[in-house]
Amino acid sequence: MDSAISSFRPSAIVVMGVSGCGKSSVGQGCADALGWPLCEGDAYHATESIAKMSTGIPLDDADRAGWLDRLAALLTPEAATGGVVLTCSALRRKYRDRLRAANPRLGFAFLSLDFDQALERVKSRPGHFFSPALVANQFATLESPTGEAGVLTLDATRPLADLVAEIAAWARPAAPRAADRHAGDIA
Ligand SMILES: Nc1ncnc2c1ncn2[C@@H]1O[C@H](COP(=O)(O)OP(=O)(O)OP(=O)(O)O)[C@@H](O)[C@H]1O
Ligand SMILES: O=C(O)[C@H](O)[C@@H](O)[C@H](O)[C@H](O)CO
Repeated sequence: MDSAISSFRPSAIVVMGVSGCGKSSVGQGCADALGWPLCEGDAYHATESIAKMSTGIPLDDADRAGWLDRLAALLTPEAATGGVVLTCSALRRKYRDRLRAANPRLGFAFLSLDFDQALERVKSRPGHFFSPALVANQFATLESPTGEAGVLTLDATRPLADLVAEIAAWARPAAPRAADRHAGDIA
């Protein structure tokens, strides 16, 4: 983790990336590790949007606008007191900026995966609404967040436990150092 990212401590985390990158799996692990509630972004899509994706029609900016507004409301400092983990594709810069507007201490954990691996994962996952035909569109829409402030980029092929541990360490308030704990005792 580079120093810019390790000095930024998020008060809420969005686990982001294309379909199949591991948002739900990693998000659940982070929520458990941190003791923060998990908000599954897919649960906030309009019914029409789920129907579109199920039939292989990609969402556009208009479809995502109301969804992002609903997600932003979950991330405000008031709503996210004590921390929250949100799973959200957040594919474009302007979608991320919409969420950042709700909470300036928002961190993004970007699970980076290549097309072939994402397609393989989406195809081999039974019972999910998302059509494998849309994976190419996910990559066409993705504007990589790497280099933006408050973004931790991770290789999504790493073991799940490693990914969770790195994200949780980023978000967890640092334990006070022994020297600081006893500072008051040294008059
Ligand atoms: N680090 C990992 N290593 C191996 N397999 C993984 C890893 N993370 C997730 N998977 C597997 O990849 C598949 C997709 O994971 P998951 O459903 O969490 O992704 P997602 O980004 O939430 O997908 P979607 O956005 O389409 O719901 C699942 O079968 C999951 O078990
Ligand atoms: O912005 C989008 O196109 C959507 O959020 C998709 O990414 C899917 O909802 C998700 O990946 C499937 O779970």
